[in-house]
Amino acid sequence: MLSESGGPSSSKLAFRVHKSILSLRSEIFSDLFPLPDPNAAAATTPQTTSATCSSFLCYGKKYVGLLLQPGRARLRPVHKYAIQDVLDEALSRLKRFYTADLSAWQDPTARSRYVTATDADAPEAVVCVRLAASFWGPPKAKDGTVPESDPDLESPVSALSVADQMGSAYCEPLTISYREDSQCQPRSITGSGVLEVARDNFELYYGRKDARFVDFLEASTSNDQSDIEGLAQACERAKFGRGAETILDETYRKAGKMDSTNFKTGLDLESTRLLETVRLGLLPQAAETRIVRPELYKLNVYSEGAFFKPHKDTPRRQSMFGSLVVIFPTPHSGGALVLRHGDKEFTFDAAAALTGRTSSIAYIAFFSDVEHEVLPVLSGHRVTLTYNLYYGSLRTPVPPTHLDAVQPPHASASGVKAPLAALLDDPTFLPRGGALGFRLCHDYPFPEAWPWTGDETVTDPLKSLEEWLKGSDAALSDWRAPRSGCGRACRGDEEEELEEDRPGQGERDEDEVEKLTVHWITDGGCGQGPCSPYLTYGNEAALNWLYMRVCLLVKIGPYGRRSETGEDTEDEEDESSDNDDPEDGALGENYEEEDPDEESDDDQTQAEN
Ligand SMILES: O=C(O)CCC(=O)C(=O)O
Ligand SMILES: [Fe+2]
Repeated sequence: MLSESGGPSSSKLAFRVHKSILSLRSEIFSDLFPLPDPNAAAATTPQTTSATCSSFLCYGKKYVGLLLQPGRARLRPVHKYAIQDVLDEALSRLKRFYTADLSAWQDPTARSRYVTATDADAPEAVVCVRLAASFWGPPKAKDGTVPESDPDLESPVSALSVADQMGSAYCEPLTISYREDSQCQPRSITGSGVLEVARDNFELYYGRKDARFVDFLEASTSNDQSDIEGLAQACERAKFGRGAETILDETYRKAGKMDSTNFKTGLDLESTRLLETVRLGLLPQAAETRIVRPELYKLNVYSEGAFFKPHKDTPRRQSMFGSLVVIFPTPHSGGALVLRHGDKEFTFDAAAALTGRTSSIAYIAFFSDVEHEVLPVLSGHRVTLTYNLYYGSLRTPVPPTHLDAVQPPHASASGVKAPLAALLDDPTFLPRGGALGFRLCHDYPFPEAWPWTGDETVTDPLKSLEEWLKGSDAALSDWRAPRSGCGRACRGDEEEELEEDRPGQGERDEDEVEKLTVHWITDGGCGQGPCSPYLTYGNEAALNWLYMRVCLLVKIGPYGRRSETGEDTEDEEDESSDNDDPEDGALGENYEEEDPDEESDDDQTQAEN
């Protein structure tokens, strides 16, 4: 049943359609209705308007009229249900009617007679191109298989390149910016970028023998520019590519350059989140499926009078799509970067943008086919790092063949789960249920101030520990998860205090507290205290954190109903079952240890008061 709006109520019924038609039009529906059911007369679809329903029903080119002026509302369901031929048709029409030729676009008479779009319609057209183009997959071989592709050779086919073909009127703005007031999220994709970063990012070592050190942050406020002058002198004169040649022509490019093999920078693009900003800013459509791989290319020093006339950056591989330039806050003026693409021009004056800022770098990222030029530096030294930006892909990493990953065999989930499953499958093991105790394999850092104060505004470190468990401890926690509510971690040495100090618990009568016998699976048990009450190891003394032993207690049900908690078991007859709050029943807060010398015996392993 397809409804005009508002869901499948009969009053909104527009018309009925057989599900075989939906299946024929969209693989998504054919997957939904895999088996023919001769009795079925109608199928329910999500809310869909009658205008877009026609694209499900039409064949051949009958639907063309629908897409003469495709709008996002019309394309969205077609995109959603992956009706490939309609998408293809929409794309080819978009290309035809929204010309790729800017001069033709600017001449209304040269536009298609079908299209009355104005410049203001351009964003909508780009959205439509994206919707229509995003089902383009990799090229298929004749037998329908998708050939293995080299990520570096992968064509960056995306709506972005289609938008490029459509003319600069539809292109993304030339630059991205970063606004700190948006909590590290890019809010705008135009303008200049200045970013406050941690001190390490300003550090640089250069020289393969007798390395020297420069701190650009220090240089930004000091009158002594000798370190920067030293760096400038250590640079070679920058060449540039003309045709197949690399030439030195200081009438075209005058600057110092240092190859990335000759220096080490402290700038960390990941931690500054610059890379993420570039990814979201330059590749908005591909942001969720593409990663950006930066390759540090070179360092440049533009001293007074240095410049670089208009050029495009040399593509290094097909997957190279952009360049990122980071400008350090060394005192200088002039040296603005001017970008030109189509009829657009954008100037980024990093020196001006950095004025009055502390601990900041300036940056600009742009598509490398965009023409750009560095205007002459008027005073001081403009120091930059340049990165080539490549499309990466989100493939599952394949471990390099020449490296072995060393992993403890029991760290795998199956190594933990299989023996436990076998144990619980044994009818003679805790036949009426009980509690299993595990001393975790690893030790974990906990705040020195313990017992936990119960401050509800702060996460209980025992709870947050689950996120940080290592190796087989994580596998164990994963095994425990379906039994959630029937087990919890406790710190090794203070189980008594835990019981008293847990927040919101209040005073409890001793008799109300469930006591369980713990059957220890892994050695140690609780009650052995912190494993490191001293600070004599590790690379530095940390005063506020101690490694602690941690135990995990998991309540299991009787044989045949192992995943049940004790409350639901035969023990209900016991007084302990009065306590039906799972938190109150949480293990590890109050328990007795099983005597290791005693055989596990039904009666001894029961919950008991
Ligand atoms: O320094 C800049 O802003 C741009 C440098 C540049 O265009 C280049 O090195 O190719
Ligand atoms: Fe360049």
